[in-house]
Amino acid sequence: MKRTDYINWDEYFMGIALLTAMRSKDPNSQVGACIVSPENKILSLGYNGMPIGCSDDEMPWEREGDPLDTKYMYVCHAELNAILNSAHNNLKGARVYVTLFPCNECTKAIIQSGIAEVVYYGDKYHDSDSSVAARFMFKKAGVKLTAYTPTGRRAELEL
Ligand SMILES: O=c1[nH]c(=O)n([C@H]2C[C@H](O)[C@@H](COP(=O)(O)O)O2)cc1CO
Ligand SMILES: [Zn+2]
Repeated sequence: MKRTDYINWDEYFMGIALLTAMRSKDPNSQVGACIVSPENKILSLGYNGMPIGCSDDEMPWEREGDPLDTKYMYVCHAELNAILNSAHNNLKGARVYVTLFPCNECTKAIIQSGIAEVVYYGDKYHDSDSSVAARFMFKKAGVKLTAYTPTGRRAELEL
């Protein structure tokens, strides 16, 4: 008989998004994204990080101060990285699992790429203008928003 305590698809893909986020060098928010086809095949992964060639050690990770000395001017968001990393895949009808609700800029890229559903875990900036604008665009574009419901299942990996 088959084993029954296997993880379900949502746990699997959100788990991979969470593991991917662990690659982030951001001291405050580590974000992961996992794009999945309607057939449940993984199309792309991404996490928030500095653009290629911009050394993590030479770029600022500050949140405040002169804008040019903060990370916000430079960091590439997890969702954008996942979309850009999937250059050879058609994302029409795909789902994206994100560990944090997308910002308004990533929302534009998600919509334009044809992604049909966003499954999000955290939503700590729910009341920010960025999140309000993101929800507004997702609604207009008919992109489904699904809050991930944690199952309590724990995954321990010896790495
Ligand atoms: O959807 C997102 N995806 C994403 O990758 N990020 C990244 C950008 C920054 O590196 C970090 C946000 O930083 P902070 O929480 O310190 O403001 O998370 C942030 C958001 C939402 O704002
Ligand atoms: Zn973003």
